[in-house]
Order: sequence, then C-alpha cells, then structure tokens
Amino acid sequence: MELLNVRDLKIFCPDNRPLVHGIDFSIRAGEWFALIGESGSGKSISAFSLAGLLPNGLRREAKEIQMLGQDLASISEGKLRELRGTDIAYVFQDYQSAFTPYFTLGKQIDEVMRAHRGWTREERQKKAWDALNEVGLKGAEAYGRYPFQLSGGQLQRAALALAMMMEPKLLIADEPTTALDAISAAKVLDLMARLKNEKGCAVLFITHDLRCVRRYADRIAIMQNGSIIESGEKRKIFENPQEIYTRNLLTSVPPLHNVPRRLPIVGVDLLEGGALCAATRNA
Ligand SMILES: Nc1ncnc2c1ncn2[C@@H]1O[C@H](COP(=O)(O)OP(=O)(O)OP(=O)(O)O)[C@@H](O)[C@H]1O
Repeated sequence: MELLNVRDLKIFCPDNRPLVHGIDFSIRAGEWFALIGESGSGKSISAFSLAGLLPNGLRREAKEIQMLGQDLASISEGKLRELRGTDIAYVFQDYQSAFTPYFTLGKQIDEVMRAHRGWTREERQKKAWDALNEVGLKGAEAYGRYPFQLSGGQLQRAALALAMMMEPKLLIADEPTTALDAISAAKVLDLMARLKNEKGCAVLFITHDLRCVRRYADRIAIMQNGSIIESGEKRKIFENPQEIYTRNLLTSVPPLHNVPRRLPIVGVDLLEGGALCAATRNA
C-alpha cells in the first residue's frame, strides 16, 4: 500500500533557478526507501520540502504530495505543523540540533508530547522513559540529563526516540550517521531498522553510504542534478542498473574484502560500463 505519492515536485532558488526538476516517487507503508546520489543533487531539499521544511528563500511546487488522504502540497501551514512530529518525523545528521542545550532531555521530550497528545504528566514521563529505554539508554537517568552530558551516538539515539515517540508513519532520516563513529553509526542504523519493523513506519533514508543502502533498503531512487534518473527495487538496481551514472556510483562502493589501496573516483577511474581502469587494478 502506498503511503506517500509525490508527483512533479519542483524546487526553485530565490532567483527562480530550478534546483529540483519535477521528480516523481512513491513510498510504500513500512518500507525503507533510500534516496542516493552525489552531493548537491537535491536529496535533502526534496525530503525537507515534503512537510514544508524548506530553507528560507527556496520555493516548492508540486502537482501532488499525497499522504494519508491529504495533499501536503495544498494543506495549510498549521496542518503541516501538526503532521510534523506526529505522522512525519525527521532525524538529521546534526543530532545536536534536535535538542536545545539549556534544558534536560526529559523537559524537551515532555514539551513535544504535551503539544500533541492529551496524556497526564505521569503517563508522559512513563512513555518518555520507555522510549529512551527502547533506544538502549537508561530511560530514567537519560530523562534528567542535559544534551552535553550524552555522547554523539547516545544523543542521536535520543533524537530517534523523540522522533519515534509519536509513532510516525514516515521517518525521514537525512544522513543520520554521518557525524558518528562507525560503532555508534551501526547501532543507530540497527536500531532504526528494528523500530521501523516493530512500529511499521516507512523510512525515507538519505545517504552517501551505499553499504547501508545494500543492507537496509527495500527500494532506491538515484538523484543527479535535481532529477531522479533511476528507481526501483534494491536488488534490481544493484544487479542490473540501467543508467551509466548508477552503474558507476554502485561500482564505487568499497568492497569489504581486498580493499584497493585507493578508492576509484566516479567518472575518472571508472569506465562507462563500471569496470575499474588500469590505475586502480594495478594499485
Ligand atoms: N538555502 C539555499 N539557498 C540556495 N540554494 C540552496 C539552499 N539550500 C540548498 N541549496 C542548493 O540546492 C542544491 C541541492 O542541495 P541539497 O542539500 O538538497 O543536496 P544533497 O543532494 O542533499 O547534497 P548532500 O548530500 O551534500 O547533502 C545544491 O545545489 C545546494 O547548493
């Protein structure tokens, strides 16, 4: 069943220069959908624009952004705000920005819950402790901590707890592990996959890390210069990419074994068919 259906999404600069050129994609309920592509191709602004979170000055146009029977392209800012934090939640690369440094995690989580649901104080505290426990933190302890008292990985897990608390239907994760060390990153990704399966929410995952796409994604869309050039089931794209750009991108994933002494550069070290050129073969 389709959860989100985006048709002809365009994003423009303040001077009306197009940044995203009318992309179409859909996300099914409960699936892990990865948006990949080179830096600056428009992945983040496309994802932010879905629930009206574009940076100042950028403008969005879309024929349709259908989710749960509503067209997000035409509903009011108030309705969009309601959707953010309930049906749609975001986790960002910059986990520091999920919390202000001046209040405890508990106070900040409580604010979010109070804004959206009519639970009592005790119920809210219990739910917050449970949510923090669920992401591997000691709930009661973390609840009373300030953000600076947690490590980066712990804070990103707390951000994930906050995002998942309202049981969103769609979690948008924009390079959520880029700022973490490899062990913390693996923990956050495994956790995200577990929560996704347990809660049944879909994930729109923006990343440069093709190894985690291979591991977690169900379907993939590849962006280049503001357009989606190819999309489909993960297996199909990895086994039989249609576009040269996709082939080159996938070939540039570092292997886990026999790691070359240097990594290939897309468009320089790779031939059109994706074969490594002599410089890398002989490295
Ligand atoms: N506030 C802004 N004003 C003007 N241009 C912007 C703004 N934000 C982003 N852009 C431009 O939009 C384009 C797409 O940016 P976006 O951040 O979506 O890329 P991305 O694919 O997510 O890249 P990365 O993987 O590096 O985050 C880039 O050319 C970027 O310079």
